[in-house]
Amino acid sequence: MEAAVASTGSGLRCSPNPMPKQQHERRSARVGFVSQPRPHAVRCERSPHPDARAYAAVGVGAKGGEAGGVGVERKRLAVFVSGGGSNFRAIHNAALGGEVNADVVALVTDKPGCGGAEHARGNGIPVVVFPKSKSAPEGVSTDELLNALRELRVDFVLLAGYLKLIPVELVQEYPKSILNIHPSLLPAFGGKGYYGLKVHKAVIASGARYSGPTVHFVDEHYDTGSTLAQRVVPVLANDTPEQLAARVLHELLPYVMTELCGEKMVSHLLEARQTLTSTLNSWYYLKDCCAVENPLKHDSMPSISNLSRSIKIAAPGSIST
Ligand SMILES: Nc1nc2c(c(=O)[nH]1)N[C@@H](CN(C=O)c1ccc(C(=O)N[C@@H](CCC(=O)O)C(=O)O)cc1)CN2
Ligand SMILES: NCC(=O)N[C@@H]1O[C@H](COP(=O)([O-])[O-])[C@@H](O)[C@H]1O
Repeated sequence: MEAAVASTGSGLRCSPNPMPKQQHERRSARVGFVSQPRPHAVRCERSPHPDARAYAAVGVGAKGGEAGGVGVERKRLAVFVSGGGSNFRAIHNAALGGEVNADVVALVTDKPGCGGAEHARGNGIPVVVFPKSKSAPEGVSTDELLNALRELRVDFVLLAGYLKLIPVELVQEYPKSILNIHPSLLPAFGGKGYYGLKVHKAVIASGARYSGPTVHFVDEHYDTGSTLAQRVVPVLANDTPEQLAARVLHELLPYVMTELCGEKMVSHLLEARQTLTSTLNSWYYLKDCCAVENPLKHDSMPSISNLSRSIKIAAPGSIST
């Protein structure tokens, strides 16, 4: 039997709820965790210490490893996946390594047996199945999902290879706080039917010479939310979809989250996005094409601190267009 208690690694522990069922149902999330032997009410208990949310105690270290900034509260992320979860693993590793000032406190999936869910279980991250379906009867409803995300005090929702439409209720609950990484330069090759290798097959079939990932805010339609950042990569003459997918790497989402969760960015993000995108493309160009070891130290790069000085800290969800 899988562990009945899953630590989220940030002071929250989700365990079978000791409260009487009817009382529990009124008071807290009813979430069917895949890691439980059967869907039943669970309660996510907060740590007894009110300030359990770790505050980043590190500045941006000389070696650039720490991303927080003294006094910047660590953000709490819920990541949605449907497959192997390569972008999820990249974010999780960046959070564990200190590059992203955040904790992954929940993994949400429509495919409870997928690789992303396995990685979450192996790392003590609660798994929530959404939506309910014939193949996933243990799934939760939209209201139950919202309750679970509130219980876990989620700040940002990241879609990392999630293949279902996010309901408008969730979009409204997390305004400008749901991000998706799409593996093409939107608006090209986006929308219903464009996901996974299908995207790269379409790019190659079109004869396009460039492609790349897009990180964007999520609205109620597929791939139409405001773009935060893009990275351009070449499409080579004999690329297979798999080779192109590998080049459209998984660095962009961790980079954006490093900035979003650190002290460097965050309100008026959309106004700064052009600067961010050009900074990003310069960063990748110098790193990939000029083999510059640390582009952020390169003379031609605008310093991130100059970029960050132009924007102020904002509470999650307060980023306005
Ligand atoms: N409200 C939103 N929900 C989601 C968005 C979004 O921008 N707004 N992005 C997608 C991710 N995505 C592209 O980045 C995407 C995923 C899936 C599809 C798609 O056509 N799905 C199929 C079903 C596939 C399946 O179940 O295997 C479909 O809807 O017919 C398009 C784009 C995540 N959600
Ligand atoms: N439209 C969304 C979309 O196509 N996302 C893409 O699905 C793949 C799933 O990856 P995974 O194996 O890491 O889960 C990833 O390449 C991701 O960019």
